[in-house]
Amino acid sequence: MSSSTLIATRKSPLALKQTEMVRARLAETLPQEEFANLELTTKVDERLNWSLEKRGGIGLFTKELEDALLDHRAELAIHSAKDMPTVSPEGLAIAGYLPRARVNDVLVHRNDCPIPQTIATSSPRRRAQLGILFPSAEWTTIRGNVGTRLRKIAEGECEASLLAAAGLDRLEIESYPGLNFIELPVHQVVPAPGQAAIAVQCRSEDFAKYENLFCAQTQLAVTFEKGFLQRLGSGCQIPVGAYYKAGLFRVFHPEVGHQEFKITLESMDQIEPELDAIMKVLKL
Ligand SMILES: NCc1[nH]cc(CCC(=O)O)c1CC(=O)O
Repeated sequence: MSSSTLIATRKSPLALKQTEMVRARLAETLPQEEFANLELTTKVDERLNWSLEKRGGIGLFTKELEDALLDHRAELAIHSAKDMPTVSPEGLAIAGYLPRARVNDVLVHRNDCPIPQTIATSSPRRRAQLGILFPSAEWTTIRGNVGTRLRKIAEGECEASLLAAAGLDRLEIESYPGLNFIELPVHQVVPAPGQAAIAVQCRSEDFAKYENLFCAQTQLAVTFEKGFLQRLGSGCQIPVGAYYKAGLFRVFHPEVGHQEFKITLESMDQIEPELDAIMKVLKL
């Protein structure tokens, strides 16, 4: 009988790369343990014609992996923190996060369209914020993994789209024939809560085994950003950006626009009171 600890992951190149990164961390911190992948296909991977917006988006990428944990088919599951619902399902917990990578979004446009007129994104957050920079742009949608999206833009399905820098970095994509990449500063396009963080999920009863293996700074920041989103009633269709780093919390919300708060987070106990104070100021 195999004694490997199984790690549930999606099969996209980005998901597999992220899982490899977690496994490298686990190999350092739990060297005596053997790990293997349980590679799963989720409904969103199968049905590229599904509109993420109409289906409620968040949760679609994570459900099949969470079911594998709950059914004891896997011990850990790896997700992009950005794709996770704000509240963990009953019985599951987040063991931790890898240190965060580049958090920005990147505008990817065709070289022959420096001021794109049609921009494709399924993300209301990206549309709302980039719409301020490109007020006359028309918006369409795009689906597929990172490589597919780049190909669709290059082939002319749209003139531009947005991608997370973290995804491009992890896939080591620095350029693409016919396309130009522009990193958008976080004060212009505030990243999604949890963007660029890789989350390691486990069953609640195993939490103590894994809890100290990962990045405490990233856990603090992502918990804060997700907590903010949750207070807005989450439904991921509100175009919300939230990003905490080193004493500064940036938010974007359509009713209050871009706002920033000087906050220094040092412990998890600070999260709820700081969020209380922010919600009061923003009157949301
Ligand atoms: N929903 C897709 C998704 N989820 C996480 C990432 C990028 C990696 C990350 O933010 O950690 C992406 C692709 C993208 O937005 O370009």
